[in-house]
Amino acid sequence: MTIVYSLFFLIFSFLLTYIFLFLFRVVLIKTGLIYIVKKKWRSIEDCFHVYQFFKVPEFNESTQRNQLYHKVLVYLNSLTSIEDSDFTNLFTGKKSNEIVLHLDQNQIIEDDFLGARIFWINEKETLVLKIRKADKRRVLRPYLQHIDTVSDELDEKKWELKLYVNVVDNHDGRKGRWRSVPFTHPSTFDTLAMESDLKNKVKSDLHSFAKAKQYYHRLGRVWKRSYLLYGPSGTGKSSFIAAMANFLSYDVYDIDLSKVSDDSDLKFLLLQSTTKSLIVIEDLDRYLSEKSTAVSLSGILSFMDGILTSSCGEERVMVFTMNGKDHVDPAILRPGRIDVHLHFPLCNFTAFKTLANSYLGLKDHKLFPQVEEIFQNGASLSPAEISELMISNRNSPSRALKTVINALQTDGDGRGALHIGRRSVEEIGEPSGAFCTEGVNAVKEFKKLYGLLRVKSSRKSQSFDLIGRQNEG
Ligand SMILES: Nc1ncnc2c1ncn2[C@@H]1O[C@H](COP(=O)(O)OP(=O)(O)OP(=O)(O)O)[C@@H](O)[C@H]1O
Ligand SMILES: [Mg+2]
Repeated sequence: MTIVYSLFFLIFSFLLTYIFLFLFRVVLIKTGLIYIVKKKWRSIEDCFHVYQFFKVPEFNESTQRNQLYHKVLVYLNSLTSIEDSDFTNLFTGKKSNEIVLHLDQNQIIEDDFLGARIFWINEKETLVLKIRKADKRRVLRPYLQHIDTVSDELDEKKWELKLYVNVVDNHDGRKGRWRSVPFTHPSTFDTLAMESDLKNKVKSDLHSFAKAKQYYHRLGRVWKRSYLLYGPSGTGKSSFIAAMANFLSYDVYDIDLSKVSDDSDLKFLLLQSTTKSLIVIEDLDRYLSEKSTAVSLSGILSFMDGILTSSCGEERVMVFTMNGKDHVDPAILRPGRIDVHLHFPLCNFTAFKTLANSYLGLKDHKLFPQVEEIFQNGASLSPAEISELMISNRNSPSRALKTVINALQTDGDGRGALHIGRRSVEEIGEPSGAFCTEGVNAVKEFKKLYGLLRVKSSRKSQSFDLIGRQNEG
């Protein structure tokens, strides 16, 4: 009887302990106390292990950006364990309903690799890797290799591009001269009114450049490609840069030369840029002619040569914009400094039709022949001016077209009625209808003679052409 009784007691106490443990676990999980228990347990465990620490600083001793820092950060932000850190930053992603997580400062994030537990601590401008000494030899190298591969894959489909702008020297000295904001410019090659042939040429040029690492390396050349975009205001140069960045999934570093204090400052800005980026200087001709920058011509030339970038394995596309290149020192334009020259002319009828299709949804319209004739007569506005008129009249396509016609006839803002008749055009030469033609320019010369020209016209017509000078990557 006592045996039965004690057996019953044993089973009962087992059951009770089980129920207690079960309830205790439920309480721990429900209240979140489980995380405190885990933390405490980990610190007890830590007492029985020896750890080694590796620092990955954002900048090296010469304040050059450490590419490994960027890679590790990209990798860490992709880990699911980021959700378990106490503080995490939430951002909207590329798509409007997408939310991405970003590691906050002073947070510890855990990772498992080949059965080893690895910790990362996000300190100010440094990421610290903590690994057990016992695991180090076996795991560290393959782990770093793994980070490199994963971050490269993630970089290919970047969740967010960044626009970096240089700020005036601050109290940090030369460190962190760049400030970044998410780059969300929606422009793509599809949305730009340009000859599709030219767009395809640019796309394949960029594509083959991005794949030409070994080629550049073999030649012992810096892996960079430079574009010059030149043409009047409002012809789509900045939109084109955005389209390039979106196409390549590259961050944009937009250098404001007025905020650069001297040549060496410009060098530092380049050194602090990351690989796979577009380095942009807009309105270079203006800075050079007005001398509104403290940077010298030789400073700009050595910047364009890109010899300062840390290794040949880092790809960069440089883009310079100008209103015209006629008065620019030929040293700037020489092959090797500028690989591809792209001319952005004022609107012609072909470009107009693309804009009408995009902005008004019009493939054809009874007013098109009239518009075509006006273009043939040499009138032109920038795509920016035409698109603005279309946007503000988008509810009535006919009204939009009439407004555009009116603007073209008054040369945009009525500063001189432009009614060049067919005869006078024929005297000068019929425009060919290409994007930028000798004919159109001849008409512009005619208009200029009579003081009617209102935009800074590119005098030499070079058609909307891609001139790959060299380095066909
Ligand atoms: N080729 C084009 N196709 C479609 N839209 C265009 C085109 N060119 C200009 N636009 C529109 O006009 C506006 C101004 O263009 P953008 O800023 O790219 O011109 P820009 O050449 O950089 O001018 P600026 O020399 O004054 O900086 C943009 O909103 C853009 O959408
Ligand atoms: Mg611009």
